[in-house]
Amino acid sequence: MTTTNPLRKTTLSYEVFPPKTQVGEDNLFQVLQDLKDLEADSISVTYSTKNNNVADTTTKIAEHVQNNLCIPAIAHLPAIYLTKQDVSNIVTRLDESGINKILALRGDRLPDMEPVNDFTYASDLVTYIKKIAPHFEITGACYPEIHPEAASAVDDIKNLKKKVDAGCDELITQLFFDNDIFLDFQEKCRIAGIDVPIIPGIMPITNQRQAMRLVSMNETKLPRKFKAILNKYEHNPEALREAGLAYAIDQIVDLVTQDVPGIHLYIMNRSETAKYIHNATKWLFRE
Ligand SMILES: NC(=O)C1=CN([C@@H]2O[C@H](COP(=O)(O)OP(=O)(O)OC[C@H]3O[C@@H](n4cnc5c(N)ncnc54)[C@H](O)[C@@H]3O)[C@@H](O)[C@H]2O)C=CC1
Ligand SMILES: Nc1nc(=O)c2c([nH]1)NC[C@@H]1CN(c3ccc(C(=O)N[C@@H](CCC(=O)O)C(=O)O)cc3)CN21
Repeated sequence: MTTTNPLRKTTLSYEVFPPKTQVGEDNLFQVLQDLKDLEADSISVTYSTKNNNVADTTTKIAEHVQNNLCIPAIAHLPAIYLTKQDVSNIVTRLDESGINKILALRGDRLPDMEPVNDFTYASDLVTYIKKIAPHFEITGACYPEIHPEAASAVDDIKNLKKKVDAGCDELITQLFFDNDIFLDFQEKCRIAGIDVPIIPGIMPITNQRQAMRLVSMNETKLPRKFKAILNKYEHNPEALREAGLAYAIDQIVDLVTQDVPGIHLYIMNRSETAKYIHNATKWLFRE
């Protein structure tokens, strides 16, 4: 079984996504093997709202992480297109596989698909999971730059408080490139009475196209230093990767010195990214 290292004071988790091709899947299994040596406290596996075959994707990968690698797995569960029965089936399967950690999400809307409406907000899903499987540990997502659909920052934080009160044990943030925005958000959450750990999600930018898709979808603010890297190394992938990793490492050093409870790394299925960051920051995670 898994054990916690008493010398560690800050948790480190990695996020991977189920690939669309067999080649991608073979690669992911190799990536997971590489992650085994990188002191992961957990590995989370995403679930795309476009995908309706969760058993063969998220669940299969999470089971491998939990039972073959013996690293606690977190299964993402966006419920916008799921019925209560779907959620109940997924939770039962996870439970049978020894997985009891879920990232409970509403998830992204698809332009051409009507929501099912069994779960309107992630808070409805949190309430439901707590009811059917109270022993599950539930993580919620949060958005330091305000959710694009929220009417205001105040509304968004009030909604986040409802989600936490429904039963979140911790929160993971959306990616951001300006630590001051995170620290300010964390303080506002504390003032609002949200007192669960808030784990910053950091995405090292090593590939411009992929990064820009997420940045535009989420309306992420790009600081001057970050924009300069993207502009200067637009046509130089090796330099972009080095500078992108340096930027992420700088964010992590700053956050850990501000005593964040953990770091969640969006590694986009690249073990070189995880190895590079782990090697550059591993002592920061120890007492
Ligand atoms: N780490 C990851 O893998 C993922 C992160 N995310 C991000 O996490 C963020 C938050 O997460 P979700 O779980 O998707 O949505 P959510 O249900 O927490 O929030 C969605 C919108 O509904 C509002 N809302 C939430 N609860 C409400 C309530 N009870 N009453 C009225 N309004 C309410 C929120 O203010 C927000 O505008 C999203 O911005 C998303 O981009 C989403 C998917 C995956
Ligand atoms: N709005 C939002 N939705 C998310 O699902 C999400 C966030 N934000 N922010 C943080 C992470 C990043 N996530 C990701 C990012 C990329 C892929 C992915 O599958 N990328 C593939 C296919 C992209 C596609 O065509 O849809 C890739 O090759 O980039 C999955 C999850 C999940 N998370």
